[in-house]
Amino acid sequence: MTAPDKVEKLIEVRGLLSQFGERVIHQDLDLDVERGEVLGVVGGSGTGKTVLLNTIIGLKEPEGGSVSLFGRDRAEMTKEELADVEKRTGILFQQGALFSSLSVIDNVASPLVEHTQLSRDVIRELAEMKIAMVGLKPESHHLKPSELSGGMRKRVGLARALALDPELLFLDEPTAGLDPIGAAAFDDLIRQLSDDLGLTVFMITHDLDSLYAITDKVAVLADKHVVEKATVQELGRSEHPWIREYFLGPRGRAADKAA
Ligand SMILES: Nc1ncnc2c1ncn2[C@@H]1O[C@H](COP(=O)(O)OP(=O)(O)OP(=O)(O)O)[C@@H](O)[C@H]1O
Repeated sequence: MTAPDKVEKLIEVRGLLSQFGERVIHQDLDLDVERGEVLGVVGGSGTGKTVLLNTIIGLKEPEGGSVSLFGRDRAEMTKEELADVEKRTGILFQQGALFSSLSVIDNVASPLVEHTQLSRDVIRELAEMKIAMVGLKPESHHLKPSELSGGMRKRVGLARALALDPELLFLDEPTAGLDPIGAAAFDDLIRQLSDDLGLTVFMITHDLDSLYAITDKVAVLADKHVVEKATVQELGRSEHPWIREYFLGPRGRAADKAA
């Protein structure tokens, strides 16, 4: 009998302490995300989901504990290693964070211009491929963000996040602001991309339908740390009061039924 392959952890957070002044947001927070996993991150408003994302991607320094990415402790990485992590990571911020003065294609091309030495023609071709991958037509290439619908803007943000073929994708409330049909289509797209490309996904969401539709596991933030990480079905049997209210309340039951 062969031993099972060792699970590769792309994200390892240990004993995280996050503070703003005296205010403690995270204390003793541990979280592992395995390669290929689609993880949903939920928690009440202000529990520190975005602060956790920002700490993992290096926008915020932790006050204590450690964050490892691709098996290396962020605090001990060299400049080159940090640049390597940046290249292997895609991020879709809540508002899409597109450059308003750039066209769709130039927005998607921007990480390739910044991080590679490829020729303009190759960059253009790669950007066109990513735009097609997220389901946008070539007619969109020359539009400016202000000329796009909310759903299209999210897709352009996703195409840009995928520009460098990342292994790890961070999504901050990707379906917020989309109508239910647009949100369901975006969920399908994320699940399909993660299946096809073997992406590991860290997704903050308030959207119960997304949790049921696309996540492998869900991490719940409460009481300043991750109180449980499990499948949505397992969380439905949790004793934790916030989790019970969230998953077993009317909206949770409706999402469960629809899944
Ligand atoms: N730069 C900052 N300075 C001071 N406090 C901050 C800062 N950023 C976040 N906070 C505080 O940290 C707490 C957690 O914020 P965060 O945005 O991570 O919550 P969240 O769980 O993502 O909430 P929501 O679901 O409402 O988006 C909040 O109380 C917020 O006010």
